Amino acid sequence: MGSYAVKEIFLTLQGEGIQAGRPAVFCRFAGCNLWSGREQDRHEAVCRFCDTDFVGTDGTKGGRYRDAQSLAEAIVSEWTAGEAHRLCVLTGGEPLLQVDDELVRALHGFGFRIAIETNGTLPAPAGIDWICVSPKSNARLTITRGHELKLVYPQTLAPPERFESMGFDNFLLQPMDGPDVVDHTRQAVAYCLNNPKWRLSIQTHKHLGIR
Ligand SMILES: C[S@@+](CC[C@H](N)C(=O)[O-])C[C@H]1O[C@@H](n2cnc3c(N)ncnc32)[C@H](O)[C@@H]1O
Ligand SMILES: Nc1nc2[nH]cc(C(=O)O)c2c(=O)[nH]1
Ligand code: SF4
Ligand SMILES: [Mg+2]
Repeated sequence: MGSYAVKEIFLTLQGEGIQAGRPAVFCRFAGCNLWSGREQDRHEAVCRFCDTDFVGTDGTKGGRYRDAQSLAEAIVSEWTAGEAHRLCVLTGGEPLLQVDDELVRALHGFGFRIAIETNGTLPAPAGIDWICVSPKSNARLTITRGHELKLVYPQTLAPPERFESMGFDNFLLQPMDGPDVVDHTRQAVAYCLNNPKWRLSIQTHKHLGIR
């Protein structure tokens, strides 16, 4: 394929979901199909609560990577430990605008397990080892099975009941961050207590003060 537009690449602990606490190299792709990333467009976007700057290629180790091999080399160079337990998390923005078979092959070639954080509206290439889908408002899901469904809560147009018959191994509610995060957390806790199919996902990195 052509090139990859990457906002930033960094090593941290996975902060969210069932794999929270695992070290991983995050690769944040630039651009999203549900919001332009410009504040003046937020109120009319499909996804209006995004907590992330995914515009441009100006972050740590950001840039235009010319091919899958050069991007995979940049990702492996952030991993400071040995060859065991290598994990990368492909996120964004919306990573499935750019992730393809060549990148999956190149990352597996360096021994990485590949996890992805996606809004689930676009098809995924084969071979991704851990798929986390996080539905947004009334956007139609293309990916309806995977390893975890992590729903930001509450969303008026995306109630948990709509997803619980889908083929995911784990179902999580993640309180929507923003000015009302304390109230959203209370609501998510109450929902899980009454609906034990769902577990709470806290954005632990924000409390730890790490990326
Ligand atoms: C920035 S998104 C990028 C990946 C992909 N576009 C997606 O939406 O899943 C990474 C994760 O952060 C979550 N997220 C974004 N904004 C949030 C917020 N304000 N509160 C809680 N989680 C949020 C998303 O739902 C997703 O699970
Ligand atoms: N530590 C940490 N964990 C994360 N899990 C998902 C993230 C994301 O923005 O996709 C994220 C992130 O930005 N930082
Ligand atoms: S879909 Fe993901 S990256 Fe896009 S605006 Fe929503 S949370 Fe942000
Ligand atoms: Mg994040």
